[in-house]
Amino acid sequence: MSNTLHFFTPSNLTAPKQYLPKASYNRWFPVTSLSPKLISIKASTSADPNSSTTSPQVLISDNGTGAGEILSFTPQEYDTPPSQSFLSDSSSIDVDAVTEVELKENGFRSTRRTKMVCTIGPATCGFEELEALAVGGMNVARINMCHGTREWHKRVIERVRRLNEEKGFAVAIMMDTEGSEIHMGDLGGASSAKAEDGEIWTFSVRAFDLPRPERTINVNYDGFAEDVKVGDELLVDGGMVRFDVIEKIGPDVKCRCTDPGLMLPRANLTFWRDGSLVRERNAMLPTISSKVNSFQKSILTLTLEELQFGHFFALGVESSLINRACRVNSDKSVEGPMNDWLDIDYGIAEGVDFIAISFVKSAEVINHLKSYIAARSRDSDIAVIAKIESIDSLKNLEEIIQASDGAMVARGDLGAQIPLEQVPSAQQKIVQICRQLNKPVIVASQLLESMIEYPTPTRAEVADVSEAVRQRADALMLSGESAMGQYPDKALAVLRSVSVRIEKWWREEKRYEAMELPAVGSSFSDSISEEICSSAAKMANNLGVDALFVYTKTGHMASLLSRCRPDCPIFAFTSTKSVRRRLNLQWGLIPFRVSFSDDMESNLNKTFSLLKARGMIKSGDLVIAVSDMLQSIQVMNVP
Ligand SMILES: Nc1ncnc2c1ncn2[C@@H]1O[C@H](COP(=O)(O)OP(=O)(O)O)[C@@H](O)[C@H]1O
Ligand SMILES: C=C(OP(=O)(O)O)C(=O)O
Ligand SMILES: [K+]
Ligand SMILES: [Mg+2]
Repeated sequence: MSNTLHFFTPSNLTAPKQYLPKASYNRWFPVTSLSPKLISIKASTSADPNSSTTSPQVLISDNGTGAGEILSFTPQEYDTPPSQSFLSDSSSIDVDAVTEVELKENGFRSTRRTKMVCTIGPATCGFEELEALAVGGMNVARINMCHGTREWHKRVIERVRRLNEEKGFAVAIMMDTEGSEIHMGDLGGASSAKAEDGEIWTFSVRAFDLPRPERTINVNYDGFAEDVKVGDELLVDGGMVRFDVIEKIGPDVKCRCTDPGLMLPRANLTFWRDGSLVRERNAMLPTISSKVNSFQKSILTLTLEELQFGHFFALGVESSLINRACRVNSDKSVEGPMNDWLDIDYGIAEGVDFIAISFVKSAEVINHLKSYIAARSRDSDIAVIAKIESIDSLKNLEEIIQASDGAMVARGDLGAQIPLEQVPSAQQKIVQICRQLNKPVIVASQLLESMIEYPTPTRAEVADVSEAVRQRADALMLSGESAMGQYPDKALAVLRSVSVRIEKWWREEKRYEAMELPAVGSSFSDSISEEICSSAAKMANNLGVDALFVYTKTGHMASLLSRCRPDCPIFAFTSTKSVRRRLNLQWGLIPFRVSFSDDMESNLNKTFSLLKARGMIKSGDLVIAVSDMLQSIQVMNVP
């Protein structure tokens, strides 16, 4: 039996207020009368006990919460031949075997809502390691262009793609730009350098021959020796090691170590004068007007904002010329902002799902990047994530987030730019604004930092993860823990179990404070979609339904539902692989790829049958369905 709430609206309606549609509460089709013959399920999708395909196996622990948790799950155990399970034809559904097992074994309610982003580095770049992360619940693989070569990153991208193709995962790829911060060189291949109290070190913009001279650090920014002053304090990695600037000799800056410690390759550098941060180098560089005449020579020192497509377009300089000018230089001599543009071109060419922009200062740079991407890749939909990690980004927070497709609370650099005790409130504010503006938000950096070295987290780290989950951020991110730590899988397992536990606890306690969700769309049709989603989410909570179903072509309706943070999971059905991957970053969404039509009756029929055949739903489950084709809310039991 199904009940439907329909909102009949002309599709191109532009909204005089008195034209509000009358909601009519109709009885819709009785689902039980639908003929199962309508759907042809692929033979391979049926649960055939005699099939040679191994059925997925997991070790389940009842961790005292009633919600079983997947403890271990090896690739061999869930393996299914690609030719059988993940064909993208009209009669199949794309879902990875891990999600499938989770739904089957643990039920809808205990699925994890908070998504997980893993930075891929030397510890996790192999196919098997990537697969282990995907099995462990990685939703997005992040590659940081600050490290490694483009060839190295390309191999990672190819492996993630293969994983998706062969195993049915929808792991999205996020490319993170290097950004314009000042950082040290790569230490000539050494894994770290130790500075002792009172030692004199040289920070220099000169290039050195290998081996690196003793107590010498290369700096990536040519203007460094000019900008820094004797008496400034130099912080490595936001204060992990501190120096006082004692002397400047041409390109060399002599510094005395005041807080000893380990310096890691390409660690970030900030300098402070009279207790305040000296602004990052963007602020110190000449503007484009003074640079454009000596274009070829000067382009390497322009900032990301100065290099915006719009500026060059207006100046009649094509981006291909920018590229040519840069490629004259070998890859690694091109630093900072220019590298960002080459990386952005690379990301577009590789078809990554997200580009995260480091050290965003204004909405303008995001807008330009978005038009650049749109002009360069007409049919791709790369989402742009603004990393909030500078004082300027905090000043222009709302407009930056509004212009972006999502944001990252990049606490590493943020904590080097504002007092540490201000980072938690900044995080809370960023998460809240993102939710209000309907943009996914990632909380990043040092979540489980100690797990780089140890197999178990500190209590304080668990509390930090819990807080981000409680704030209902869309996603949590691992950095060094997964890139170069000793326990990437264990770190991911901690994120997973803490997320599931905290989500469940807060749901049961019904302690989530109501958040006012302002209208985000501009058209009347948008407003209807928003109202439908918030009503559907509310109904789902009040009726205690098992799942929300959303049929969405662009992913927009799914994101509107996710924004409401309902108690039940959201099954998001979409017809393209790229939208499915993109939705994988958003809170509470379980994205499936399935082809569907404008006819909701047949869509529901088809998905019920496909999901039932795979054991992911069963007769009697209570579902609320919405779609962006037909503005309606349907409540029904699975036949
Ligand atoms: N592609 C890579 N190649 C080598 N090392 C990497 C790579 N990506 C990340 N790492 C290592 O993991 C650490 C943490 O990654 P991340 O947080 O992304 O970078 P950062 O420390 O520069 O902010 C880096 O400092 C670096 O040591
Ligand atoms: C995520 C961050 O950026 P990156 O790792 O690129 O420095 C950060 O600063 O917290
Ligand atoms: K970066
Ligand atoms: Mg950063």
